[in-house]
Amino acid sequence: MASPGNVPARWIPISASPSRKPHEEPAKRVKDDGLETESTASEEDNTTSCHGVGVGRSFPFSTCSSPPPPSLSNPIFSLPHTAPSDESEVKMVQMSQQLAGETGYVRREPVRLDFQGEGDGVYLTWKDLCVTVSNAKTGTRAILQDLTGYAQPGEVLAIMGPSGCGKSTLLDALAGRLGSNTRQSGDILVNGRREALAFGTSAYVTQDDTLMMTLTVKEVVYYSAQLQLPDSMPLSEKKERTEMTLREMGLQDAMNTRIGGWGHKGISGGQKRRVSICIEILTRPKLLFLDEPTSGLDSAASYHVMNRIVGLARHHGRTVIASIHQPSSEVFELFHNLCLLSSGKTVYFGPASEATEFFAVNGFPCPSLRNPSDHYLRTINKDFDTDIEQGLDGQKIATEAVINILVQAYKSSHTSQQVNTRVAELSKREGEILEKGSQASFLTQSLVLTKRSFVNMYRDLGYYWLRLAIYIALCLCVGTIFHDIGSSFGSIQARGSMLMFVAAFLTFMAIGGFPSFVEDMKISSWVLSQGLESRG
Ligand SMILES: Nc1ncnc2c1ncn2[C@@H]1O[C@H](COP(=O)(O)OP(=O)(O)OP(=O)(O)O)[C@@H](O)[C@H]1O
Repeated sequence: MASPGNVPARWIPISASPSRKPHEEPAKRVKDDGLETESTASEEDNTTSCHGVGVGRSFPFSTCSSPPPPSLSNPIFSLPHTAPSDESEVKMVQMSQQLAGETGYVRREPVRLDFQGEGDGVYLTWKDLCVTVSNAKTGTRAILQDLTGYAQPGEVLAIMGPSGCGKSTLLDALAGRLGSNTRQSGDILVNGRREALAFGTSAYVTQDDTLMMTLTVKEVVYYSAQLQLPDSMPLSEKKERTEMTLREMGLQDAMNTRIGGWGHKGISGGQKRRVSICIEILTRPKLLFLDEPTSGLDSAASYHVMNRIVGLARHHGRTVIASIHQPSSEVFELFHNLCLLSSGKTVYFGPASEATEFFAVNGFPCPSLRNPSDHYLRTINKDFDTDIEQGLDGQKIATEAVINILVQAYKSSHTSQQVNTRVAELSKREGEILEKGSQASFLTQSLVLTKRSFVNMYRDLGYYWLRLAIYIALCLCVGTIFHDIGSSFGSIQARGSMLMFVAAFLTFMAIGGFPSFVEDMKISSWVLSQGLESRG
């Protein structure tokens, strides 16, 4: 089955990877996690009779007649109760019913948790969460629409979706960091209460890394440890925690490398990401928000970083919410729950291990050799619709319709009901009140920041040494020109000129400190945006 022109058929698993056809796959394969799953590839081979190339499963463009749909083997993902609005949607729903019986996807067992402390930790729930943004030109625009979900201790919730779907906005809303031009409605409860997240209870790793270029990796994290951890903790322990955290993030070899920036290459972008994560997990917060923690990392590093984060959640009962763009299948398997968004709407919220079945049952099975997360994103990304809206049978199909089907299917699914029930349960239970964590005293912070600032200036060639050289040169020039000018009336004028020149020169030179000032301002505003004013 060929795609029209050069356009890849995103929703057709078989045609999307024709090279798989000649290969015979065993009927069963054992996955890395030890669970035995049925191979969908072998099923594909059994369905090749229709038009010769397996279109029997190639929903939604297939026109071949398939056997009547068997009843759904799994009632969890029921199809939408609402009537589809147009013909193509009706066709999709019918075909999806066929697929429900044909795909034979076996649900993976959800990831088991080591963490057993029911009472501890942070239970975060949100119900009917909407966020709108007002703009003088475009008016009011909805960014998030009626989102309901939860995050609980010991688990990692992954927020996924196409770029611009609202992942960061959801994280910001949950962390209470939305911008002033946004409006939020709905309930966000922390342990059943409406409360702001205080210092030490939560941490937020932002998308951008704001680090001092002149410091080494170890210094950045160590200064941060001195600012964030309480005075009662001995310095040796702070140093130990710094090194341990750096090792956890695989940065032991880069400890003494400078962060670097323009003009001076230091650590890589992926390493900067890991340094940012280190800074935030130093205090061992109970609730951790991560905005694209693996961007810039290679697949092995992504796996190790996420594995450590999952370990933090699992073994220490932390609640972790991470937005993530393109996890590898190994990384994806680490997640407990998945929140899949498209244009601010929930396409799926539930166990990550069951998302494949949700897509399969609703007509969009994941090809056997494709990473599930890639499949989800390809299915619901409508940004490039003009390129791919031509279906295989010449039918125009918009991704918008696919998204609507999945959104409706999710709303009427058993999973959605379970999520609502769980949210209601968690909202009622009043857990522990989160207490503000202790941190370094004002005096310690002032001393540490002053020291850090001096180290920064001392190492910044342009800021300190270059200017020192220019000042020495100025002194020599001025001294030579105005040497022995005497005490006549003319010399008074010459002295006035000299003072004017020196004052103008110093003012001019002060402008040279602006780049460093801007860097400092960036770091300060980042610290403020973290809600950690007292960190300095
Ligand atoms: N404060 C704001 N003012 C105006 N528009 C905003 C604001 N916050 C978010 N948006 C818009 O909302 C949409 C979602 O943004 P958001 O950053 O949440 O997306 P995202 O899914 O995190 O994207 P990416 O994966 O590319 O980072 C974007 O179109 C963005 O322009």
